[in-house]
Amino acid sequence: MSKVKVAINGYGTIGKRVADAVTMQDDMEIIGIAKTRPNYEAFVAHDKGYNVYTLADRVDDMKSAGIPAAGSIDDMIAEADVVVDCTPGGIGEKNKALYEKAGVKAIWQGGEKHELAGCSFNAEANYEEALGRDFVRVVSCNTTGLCRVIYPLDQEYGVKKVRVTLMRRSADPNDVKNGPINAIVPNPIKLPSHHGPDVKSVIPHINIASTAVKLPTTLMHLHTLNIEMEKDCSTEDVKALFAKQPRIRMIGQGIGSTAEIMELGKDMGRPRGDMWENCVWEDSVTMYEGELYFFQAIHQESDVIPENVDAIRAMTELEKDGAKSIAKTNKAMGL
Ligand SMILES: NC(=O)C1=CN([C@@H]2O[C@H](COP(=O)(O)OP(=O)(O)OC[C@H]3O[C@@H](n4cnc5c(N)ncnc54)[C@H](O)[C@@H]3O)[C@@H](O)[C@H]2O)C=CC1
Ligand SMILES: O=C(OP(=O)(O)O)[C@H](O)COP(=O)(O)O
Repeated sequence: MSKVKVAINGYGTIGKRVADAVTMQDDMEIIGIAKTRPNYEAFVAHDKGYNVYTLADRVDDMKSAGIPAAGSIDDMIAEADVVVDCTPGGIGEKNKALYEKAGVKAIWQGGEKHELAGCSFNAEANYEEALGRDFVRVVSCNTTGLCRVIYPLDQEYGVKKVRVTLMRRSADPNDVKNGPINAIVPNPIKLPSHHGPDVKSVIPHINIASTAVKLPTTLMHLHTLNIEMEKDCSTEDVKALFAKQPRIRMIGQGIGSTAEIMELGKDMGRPRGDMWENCVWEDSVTMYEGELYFFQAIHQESDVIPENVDAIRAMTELEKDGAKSIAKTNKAMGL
């Protein structure tokens, strides 16, 4: 069977990781990546063997910088079955007309609005909803992390109400433009933050209120969750349920911070030290007066990567069963 042809439009934090994760799968392949400038990431992409495409008026700039550009973004899209749009939030929206004109399927990321794709995706929660669809949005890193814990709790015990406070890393490690570097910023000040409504775009019946602040850290986000459930359960029940989930890692062994989780990822030999799973502190899982409390850390640069692979599989109907796609993606990535 021929492999599904995937193009990456926007080769930054998310795009370069999706490209590598797709390359690890046996049922899909990267036919090209698009970069706007011939910077170090473009050179690495070229050295890895990816065909590098660029904006139509920059093909010559790319060539004169030493990267033999394969053509324009339009040329790349014409070759693809699915485009994974990993351009910065708000830019992807402008590309929709391009994808419609080319008759190509497209995936956007969490920086775009739900309405753009009409289907917001998390592999565990609603894989089936994306089957055969032309347009899908993989929800943001924090929303992905929330869906991964809320969905199994809802399936097992019925979620009555979720309250979550997100402590967000303010910028990615390579991001020299954004801050804060010496402040804690309520973001947004007007509540709720987008994360609660975004969870509802994937699992509509969940009652959830979210608030978020940005902290001067680049490594990971950290969530404090408080969940009321319909049915009684114990701390041990919840720990056992989380331990069974394919994209939740229970954290212990002396790990007391996001810094040590990132060190664990490097020690495990993960590509770029990535931590694709939600990291739930086992000792934090507590039932108190009938309500569940716990802490989890989310690696913003990488947790949505396996979800993008599963979204490709669902949209192209390479696999109709979400659990099978998750298992296949995880195995190929070493998760
Ligand atoms: N970085 C993160 O923590 C996460 C980001 N996301 C979402 O993923 C999307 C991408 O974010 P990042 O990878 O962080 O951004 P980024 O800024 O690291 O990468 C975006 C890339 O797109 C390129 N680009 C800009 N305009 C372009 C255009 N018109 N055509 C082609 N390429 C263009 C940029 O040069 C850059 O290489 C956003 O929607 C964001 O909200 C989702 C989860 C986590
Ligand atoms: O999707 C993310 O965060 P979010 O779930 O808080 O929107 C990524 O960390 C990107 O967030 P940013 O818009 O703060 O760069």
